[in-house]
Amino acid sequence: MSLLQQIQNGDDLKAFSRDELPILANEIRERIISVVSKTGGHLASSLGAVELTLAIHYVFNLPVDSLIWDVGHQAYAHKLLTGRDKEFDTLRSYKGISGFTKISENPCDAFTVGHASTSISAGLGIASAKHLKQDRSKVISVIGDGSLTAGLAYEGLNQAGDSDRDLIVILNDNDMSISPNVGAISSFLSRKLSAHSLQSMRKEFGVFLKSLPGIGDDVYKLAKRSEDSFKTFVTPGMLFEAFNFDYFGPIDGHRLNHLIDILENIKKHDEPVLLHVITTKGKGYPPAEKNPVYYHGVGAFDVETGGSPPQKETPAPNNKIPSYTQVFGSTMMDIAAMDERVVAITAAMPEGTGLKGFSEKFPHRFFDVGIAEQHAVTFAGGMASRGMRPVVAIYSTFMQRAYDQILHDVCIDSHPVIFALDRGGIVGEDGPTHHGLFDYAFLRNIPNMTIMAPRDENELGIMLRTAVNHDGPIALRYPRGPGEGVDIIKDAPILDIGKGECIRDGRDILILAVGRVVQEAIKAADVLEQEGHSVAVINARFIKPLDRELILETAAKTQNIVTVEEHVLDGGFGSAVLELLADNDIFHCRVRRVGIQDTFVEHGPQKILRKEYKVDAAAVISAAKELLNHG
Ligand SMILES: Cc1ncc(C[n+]2csc(CCOP(=O)(O)OP(=O)(O)O)c2C)c(N)n1
Ligand SMILES: CC(=O)[C@@H](O)[C@H](O)COP(=O)(O)O
Ligand SMILES: [Mg+2]
Repeated sequence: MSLLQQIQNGDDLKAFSRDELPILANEIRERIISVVSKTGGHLASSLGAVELTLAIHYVFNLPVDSLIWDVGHQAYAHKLLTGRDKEFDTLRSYKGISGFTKISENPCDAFTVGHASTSISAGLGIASAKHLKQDRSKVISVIGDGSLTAGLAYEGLNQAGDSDRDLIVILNDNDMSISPNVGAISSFLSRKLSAHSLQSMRKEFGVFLKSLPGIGDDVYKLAKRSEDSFKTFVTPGMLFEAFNFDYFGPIDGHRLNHLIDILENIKKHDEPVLLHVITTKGKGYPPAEKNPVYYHGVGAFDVETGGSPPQKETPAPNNKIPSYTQVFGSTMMDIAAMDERVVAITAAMPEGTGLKGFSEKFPHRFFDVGIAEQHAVTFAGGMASRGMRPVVAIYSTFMQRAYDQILHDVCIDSHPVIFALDRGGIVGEDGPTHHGLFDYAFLRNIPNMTIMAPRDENELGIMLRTAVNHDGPIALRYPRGPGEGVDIIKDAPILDIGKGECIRDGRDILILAVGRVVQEAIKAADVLEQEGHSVAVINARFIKPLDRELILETAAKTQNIVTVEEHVLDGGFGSAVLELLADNDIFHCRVRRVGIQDTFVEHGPQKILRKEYKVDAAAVISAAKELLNHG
């Protein structure tokens, strides 16, 4: 039996000698590589955090001590050490274990995470609650250097530093976000002097001071006493000391004994402490060390060859159908070549949003602001206020945290910002923290906002060109994954704002759909027509403003309406249609809304989830038949 198989909980781990820990680290790495090569997942981040995870679990007593991982994508070793080795093969699969930490999954998962930069605030909240309950157990928040580019992290540091609460923050600094990290903080962190260079500087400086005639010895003694503040000055410690944290580091985050010793020491503190560790993203698997960007979030791969990383924007040979993201990225480059006003903004996700190509072709019109979605939106508002056409490419789920910036800094003055909401709808294995199922609702209620969703990748290109030519805030939301396999017509005319498309006419029932689910509506209509029904299908194209004329005109000809969206029902597209019908006294129609009920969607393959949560063709047919059979 391997060492890993002997571990059910922290006590089992503590029974091992320190000499056994490197062996265990290798077993953990092998297990992670083997499983992720089959399931896909966040390989590089988890490989980089193996020794740090082992040291934390070795020194602290989980779940009594609380460990919060930032994002949680680097927590595979944590899962393996907390009794989930047997289930680990189900990582991110339907009904399997989550790809992030999740309170409901395991008592050692102190907080449910997935969105970046929450660990310090959550850790401080837990530490403050423990303090009020006279609970002296420890709280450890582990945050990456990328996640430290978000303002939320500083809001947490700011309060923590003024609170005297017993909080340990560990900065896992691998100089990488998903892409190489960006921003002044990142370069400040990279400014660290190595322990060796500090040592030799210290020695030379000491010799020089002692050589000063008459005063040498006194000055040397004074310098010795102030050495710590000197060290803080030349290392990133200055930043964290300013937040009133006791700073330790930077230390090698792969040296287990050193990590354990320093954590044992830090454990004795009862005020805010920050330990800065330096790690290598992808550590222990050469293809991931060499290409941590590709192996940040990877699909299944061949462990031996490592797999040649296909670029996300260009269709890989075996992916004949370009993804929505790839079409977005290539259309952006076409538009930018014709329109100098167009700039692209990403929040630390150039590859995921398809903007890598744009960044290489138009480096001066590309802005990676780091994990800082609120800032990205207000930054775009500023640019738009001076005549630019900023395209802010942020996943739907991550845009949720920039709601006020959209309202306050863009829509009040109707600045022409284009919101490219990728990963709209069910995203799949990333699960409830990542599905983009709320964007119609949180955008629809904002005056001056326009919202579109394309039926396929060709319409995405048309909508993007429409958006750039629109003089106001406009959002287009599109799904994760391959397009529908339609031809891309690059010179197709742009759309009239608020105008939908009548795909087919019919009298028995009207199916009103928006976004990718228009394909599900068409499939459902085909089945219903084979059963003798006359079915109208409308591609609404716009969630706001609705095509009032087309919808009311078509509703007048039928008594049954089904609306379809890959979005929560409350406040979504179907709600907007109900409001339109009611506001126009259209009461002769019976309406069924197909969409996500009032629940969070779990993780798993998109196809399975679309079926389970009833946003596929079968659900449309069932809703239609309920109305048609009602007589
Ligand atoms: C609010 C938010 N924006 C973007 C992301 C996507 N994302 C996940 S991990 C990551 C990079 C995190 O970098 P770092 O914290 O340094 O962790 P590492 O992967 O380097 O271990 C990003 C941008 C996210 N999860 N949450
Ligand atoms: C952990 C995280 O938030 C990102 O890595 C996210 O998983 C990327 O999602 P995609 O794989 O859809 O780009
Ligand atoms: Mg990092």
